[in-house]
Amino acid sequence: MKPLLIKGARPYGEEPRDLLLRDGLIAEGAVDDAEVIEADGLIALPGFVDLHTHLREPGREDTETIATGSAAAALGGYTAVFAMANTDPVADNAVIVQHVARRGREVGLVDVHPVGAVTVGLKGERLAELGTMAATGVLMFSDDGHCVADPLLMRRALEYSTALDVVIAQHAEEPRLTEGAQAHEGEHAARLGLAGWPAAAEESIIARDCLLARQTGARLHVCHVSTAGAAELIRWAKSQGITVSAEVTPHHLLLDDERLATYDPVNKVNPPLRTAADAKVLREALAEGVLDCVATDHAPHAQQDKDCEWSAARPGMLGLQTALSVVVATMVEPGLLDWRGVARVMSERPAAIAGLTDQGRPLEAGEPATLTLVDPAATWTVRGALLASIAANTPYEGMTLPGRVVTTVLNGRVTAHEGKVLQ
Ligand SMILES: NC(=O)N[C@@H](CC(=O)O)C(=O)O
Ligand SMILES: [Zn+2]
Ligand SMILES: [Zn+2]
Repeated sequence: MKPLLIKGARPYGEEPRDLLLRDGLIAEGAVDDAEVIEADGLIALPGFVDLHTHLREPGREDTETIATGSAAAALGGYTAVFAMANTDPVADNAVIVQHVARRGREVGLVDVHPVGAVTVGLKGERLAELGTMAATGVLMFSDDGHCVADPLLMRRALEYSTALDVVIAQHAEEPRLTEGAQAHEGEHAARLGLAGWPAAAEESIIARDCLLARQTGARLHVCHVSTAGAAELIRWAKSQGITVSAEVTPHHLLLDDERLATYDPVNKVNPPLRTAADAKVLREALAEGVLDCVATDHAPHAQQDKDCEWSAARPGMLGLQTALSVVVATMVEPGLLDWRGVARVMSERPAAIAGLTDQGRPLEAGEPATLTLVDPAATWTVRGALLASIAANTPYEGMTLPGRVVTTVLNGRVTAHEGKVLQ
């Protein structure tokens, strides 16, 4: 691999500096034979880490594969993704998680870390073999798509996780409170006659799980926090020294339940789009560090599962290729985060939460050459059909968003450049 010289990029948005990438690392000094990337005006950030991606392989390769999802990730500036376990078959055993990891390595565009299921078949009845999966290198477990609702089972999972030194990521949804739920319980859902998904269904599980994390000393991670009340609970738990971390999705930062008026199921997601007041609190909580990081919850769905009646549509939205731009629109442009802050929420914190040691590193000599170049001045218009995912269910269709990922580099190798993936 030829050395690569990135000329004039601004690390973390600060003073321009040349970055020499050699043998997979950021290096000192200069060389004659380097390939040059002119990066005048571009911001250099550590490669993004997504703790919450649905790659749909095995089982729904008609909507996304590890190859197409990895391409979307690289184009979105990501260098590592955590692939959720709600595949078919479920990633609840060593064979499936090893398959996902191996396929990710073959594709080679991002580090694909399989998430193991907490319970067998995501059924919430008995624990999966967490130890066997952890022994293959699984760092995070989640029944995402489903909540581990049984408090005793959740307690046991947290207890095991401490011995294995892994994270348990919870999709917080009390199932009895969301039976038949279609949208955030509030004014807009009521007007359309859609069954409500109350904030309390999310918040009651988060409160319970924080108490269980205190009891067990485990590392609890809360997926896709969507309400103001949930952010307040996490603030409280952290103030008590409870080892809890939390993510927020780009769509919960930008969008709200006024979108229900469109009656377009592209806006259907779990947890649902909440109120504009919730979104504002989430942005502030992310800026403050109460919410640790942004995670996409990239959830591809087939056209027939979205072009149908609201109640029949599947929940979920694409996110990998639009995340950075939504963060720029909601956090950077309003002055809530600077580029150091973007590095924190997109890369450093998620890497630390999962326990990755080769991602989210400082842009300094001797560190892995794993980084993303962003053009802060560029804008682009989202077209679902042009995204690398097989599915096209983006809620940002036709929107012009600020900030564009120009180049992604993983261990010194360019994985995406100017909108094209390189293998
Ligand atoms: N977020 C969603 O609405 N859907 C996710 C599951 C999940 O994250 O709960 C999916 O797998 O489609
Ligand atoms: Zn979920
Ligand atoms: Zn999810």
